[in-house]
Amino acid sequence: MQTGVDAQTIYAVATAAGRAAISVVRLSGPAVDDVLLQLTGGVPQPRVASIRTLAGPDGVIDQALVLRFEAPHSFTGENVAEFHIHGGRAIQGALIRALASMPGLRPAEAGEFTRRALLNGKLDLTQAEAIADLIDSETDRQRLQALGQFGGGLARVVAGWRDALIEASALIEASLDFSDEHDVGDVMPPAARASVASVARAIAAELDRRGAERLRDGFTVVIAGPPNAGKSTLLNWWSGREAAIVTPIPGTTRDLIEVDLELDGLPVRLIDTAGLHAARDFVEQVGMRRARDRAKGADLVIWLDPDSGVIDEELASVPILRVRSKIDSEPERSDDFGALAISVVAGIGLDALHAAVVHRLSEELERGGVVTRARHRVALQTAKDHLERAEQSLDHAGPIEFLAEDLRLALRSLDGLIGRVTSEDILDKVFSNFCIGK
Ligand SMILES: Nc1nc2c(ncn2[C@@H]2O[C@H](COP(=O)(O)OP(=O)(O)OP(=O)(O)O)[C@@H](O)[C@H]2O)c(=O)[nH]1
Ligand SMILES: [K+]
Ligand SMILES: [Mg+2]
Repeated sequence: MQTGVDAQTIYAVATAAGRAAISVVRLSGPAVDDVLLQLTGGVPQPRVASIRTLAGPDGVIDQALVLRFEAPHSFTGENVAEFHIHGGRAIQGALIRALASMPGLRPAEAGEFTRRALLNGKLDLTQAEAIADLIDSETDRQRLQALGQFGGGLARVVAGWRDALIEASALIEASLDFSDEHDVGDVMPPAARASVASVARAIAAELDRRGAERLRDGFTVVIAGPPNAGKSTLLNWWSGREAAIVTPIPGTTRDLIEVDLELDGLPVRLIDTAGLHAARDFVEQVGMRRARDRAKGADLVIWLDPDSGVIDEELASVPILRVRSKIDSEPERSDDFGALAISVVAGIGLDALHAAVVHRLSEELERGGVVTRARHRVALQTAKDHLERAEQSLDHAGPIEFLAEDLRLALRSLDGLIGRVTSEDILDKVFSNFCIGK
């Protein structure tokens, strides 16, 4: 199947640029066997590594290991060849020049091999995204998560929901055929009703699990507290550099100061904020607004406070870790308001704080989930909204047409999620972040 794919054969260097032991150039498309014939004087057996001397119009290029895959048994689903050449600029250049001179060939665009694989049904959109995540993964946890997604983690879950909804739709259609009534309440088979409700609940539960998304995009941890609590000092300690200005003057920090850290394999964006109090200064008030807004959306707020431990009332419902600061200056304090106690200056309690933050974030991670991107979240939210409207039609015996339409739109959103129906725009967006040659 070549739908939506142009008939040109694409080529690219698939390995990183520059000098290396080997470099891989790959091709995909109908002209692959012609290219092999021209460059090696023959067409090697599929899936057998063959040593060949490559020669172009300008003479010998290199000795290479050649791999050939026959459509549809290849990554892209098309004819594919890989040339494992010696990794030098001149060698890569000579091979690319030879390929460019052949008819029907053009350089691949970013992500085009994977895009062809998608269009040929070799993988779905969530698996294509997982390839990009796998390449981008920086920690072992991220790598394993991307592998899970590439193995079809989200796709399998979505497939189960699709099947249930398709079956429910079929039951509804069937019962309509046997009924003169056109009110949902009269015709809706209980099994269909139960399916819609259970898929809606399952999607809602999935939307509630943010661990996978956080592991990919990072957790947000905000340091908040009264002025002069030592917030900026703590940020600097954690990031190992003077990222924020520290002075004895309350109200020093006004903007948000963000640093990206890795805490025990967890990607974390740590944010220092303006001290929260009843400020009269207008600039400080703007800073405090930013601090509160950022804290409200955070995965965790470290509430740093040397004395009272009274938390800002706007932050009542965010996940909070209370930490008493500067304990070197008032060490014998007894009412510790149930908080961790630290001193950055004296180096007390910092390992415990680090461990407590990792522990809190890991709890979220353990709840896991299969949603790794905002695109998935939006699609699932849309599906859930339609299913909930379908349930309302059921409860209020609304017109059957509305019910059917909501089920159809819910299915469409799930189809979009796995790329079964999709637009060029969405594909362009997904593949724009890929490297050339992938
Ligand atoms: N004794 C002691 N002093 C500290 C400690 N941490 C910070 N300080 C001092 O407390 C003062 C305020 O520290 P900052 O880090 O600027 O506090 P902040 O909470 O960021 O202050 P604002 O940004 O003004 O709200 C500075 O003089 C720091 O050197 C600590 O653990 N012990
Ligand atoms: K300060
Ligand atoms: Mg500060």
